[in-house]
Amino acid sequence: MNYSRFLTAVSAARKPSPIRILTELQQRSPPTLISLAGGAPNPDTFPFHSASIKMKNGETIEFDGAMMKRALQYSGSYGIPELISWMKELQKRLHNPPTASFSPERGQMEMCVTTGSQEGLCKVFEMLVNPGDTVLLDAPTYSGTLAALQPLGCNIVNVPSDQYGMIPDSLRDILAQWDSHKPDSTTPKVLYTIPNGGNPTGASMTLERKQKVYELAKKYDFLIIEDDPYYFLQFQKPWASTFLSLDVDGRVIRTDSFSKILSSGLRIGFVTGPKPLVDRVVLHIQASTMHTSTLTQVRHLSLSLSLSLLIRLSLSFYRAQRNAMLSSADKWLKDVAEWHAPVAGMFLWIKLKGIKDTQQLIMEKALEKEVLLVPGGVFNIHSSEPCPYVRAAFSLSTPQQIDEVPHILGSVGISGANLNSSAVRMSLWSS
Ligand SMILES: Cc1ncc(COP(=O)(O)O)c(CNc2cc3ccccc3n(O)c2=O)c1O
Repeated sequence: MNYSRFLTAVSAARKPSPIRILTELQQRSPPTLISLAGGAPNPDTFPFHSASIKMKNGETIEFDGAMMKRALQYSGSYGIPELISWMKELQKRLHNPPTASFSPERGQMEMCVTTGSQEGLCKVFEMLVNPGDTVLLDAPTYSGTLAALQPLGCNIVNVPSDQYGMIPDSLRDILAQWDSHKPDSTTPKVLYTIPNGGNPTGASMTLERKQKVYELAKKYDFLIIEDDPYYFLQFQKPWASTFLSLDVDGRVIRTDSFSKILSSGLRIGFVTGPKPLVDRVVLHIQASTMHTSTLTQVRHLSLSLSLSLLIRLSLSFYRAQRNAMLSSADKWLKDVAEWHAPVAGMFLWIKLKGIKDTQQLIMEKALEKEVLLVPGGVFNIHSSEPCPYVRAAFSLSTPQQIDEVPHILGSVGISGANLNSSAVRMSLWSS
């Protein structure tokens, strides 16, 4: 792979920060090293001595004095070494990426910790996307992705999709326009997709479709950004093979998140990809945030042993929430709306029949009834275009509250019948 052709001028111009090199050097050196190099504060002056976090399973995570000093100090821009090596082992166990055995220059699997996968996405886009570049994605898509992409002035080309994700034949037909000439500045360099429990559609991509998309990526030489924060929220086994597990070329960049299973407020995400590209993301981190909170990373490391238990608990919760959402939609909306049952994630994508655009219905009529959802237009490339869909997130409200929403949605959408919903006070504007 020729990675340099994918980089923006800004990313190509980034150089390692000398100070950050020293931090990494110091981290790798024996404790006997005497350093007068880093302009880091002396942790003995920090007012925090120790901390303990009581877990719901009765265990307590203790941060003693030495751990506290480390957790409150600057750390390396890739992430703390123990967390990175633990996460690399997890990626190898879950995805068995071919790139794990590559040489660095060939695109060896590398990782870095980011402040949520949102930061990872934003920095990956800023590494790859120049004004005027063509970016392929299946809309409707996550509004946070559009917020990161659209200011870059790229040409976003929508690839049709359905409940099984991006449609490879449609992608093939779109790419055919570049068959007749050599790659030029308009040839797509990047394809972005959310392969599991898509936001907002709840769609999950089949392995067969991923294989076809990957073959097209080889033919037209573009990168695949696999944004997969709902990977751990797949309700049925076996979990789908990922683009990372198919990546024989080193052309997949994967963003992972612990927001949906451990904590969204602690802001931990991961970028996994070919070393020449992840190194560029890290150079950006060096110049922007230096690194994700050390305390957060140390805390996540202490949870790593119980990850499979945490995943099981999250899965059973969200599966029950999904079932409550579906049974309520079946009860109240089956004559006035359409939807597909998600097999992962936390979203139900509802198409209201006979409604051209849901914006006013959601932001006025439903809100008057103290119900909040997201009008589907915000997930489209051109958000001002009418959209008959609405996104319901079944993550935060109780099954009883969830049951009220389709009832109200069905009424305000169709008859506008007055419904006394003073008892209904919920917000489904949730991730
Ligand atoms: C496909 C896809 N990719 C990346 C991210 C970012 O996750 P991170 O790891 O936590 O940074 C997300 C998070 N999605 C949302 C977040 C959110 C936060 C506050 C309020 C509402 C929110 N709604 O509605 C969301 O959909 C996502 O769905």
